[in-house]
Amino acid sequence: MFVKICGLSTAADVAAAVAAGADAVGFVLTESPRRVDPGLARDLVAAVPENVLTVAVFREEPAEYVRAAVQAAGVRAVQLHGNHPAAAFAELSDLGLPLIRATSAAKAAGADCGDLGEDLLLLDAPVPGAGEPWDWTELGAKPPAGKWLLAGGLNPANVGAAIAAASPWGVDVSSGVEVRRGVKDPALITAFLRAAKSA
Ligand SMILES: O=C(O)c1ccccc1NCC(=O)[C@H](O)[C@H](O)COP(=O)(O)O
Repeated sequence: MFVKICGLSTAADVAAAVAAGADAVGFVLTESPRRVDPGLARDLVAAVPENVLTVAVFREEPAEYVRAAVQAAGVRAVQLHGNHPAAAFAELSDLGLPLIRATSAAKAAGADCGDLGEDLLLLDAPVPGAGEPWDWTELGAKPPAGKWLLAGGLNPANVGAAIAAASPWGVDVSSGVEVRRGVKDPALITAFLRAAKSA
């Protein structure tokens, strides 16, 4: 099970996620209480080992903005939230980085990974980063084909059941490993990794 811990903003967050065995760490470079600027993201990325994917998270900013921020931060993957057309992914393909399409599960019903040229699909709650669960069992009968991440309201207590219900390739969490909005808890990060990896 691939596990991404999102919304990291301190060196301690990064150290906790890496030590606990995260496969990817996310840095929010769009409007959010978890936002970090590309310069801070670059400093945090420098402490992440090569085998852990570093991901910059955006909403619907223009491709030029995304390209500049990604290059300044030095991340190795890009996550776009919202309702992007296939052209948005094509426009960023010259970065040569994995592109993650993050969208509300309700809007992406019947979608498969790669439909819009993405390398990884992330099915989320309607409001990203809000910690709101949705009915993952809806996907039970027809989960997306290909590599896809389940997100939205996951936490150490529910991630095992969510994985059993939806059979994702990986999971992504932010609020569920925080003590309050934007403040990560190393113990929750460790508990989430343990629960997801043993599911
Ligand atoms: O985290 C944010 O504040 C955020 C803001 C704007 C776009 C995306 C954002 N987060 C993206 C994530 O990958 C979250 O981990 C994902 O939506 C799940 O969040 P949560 O329900 O809080 O676990």
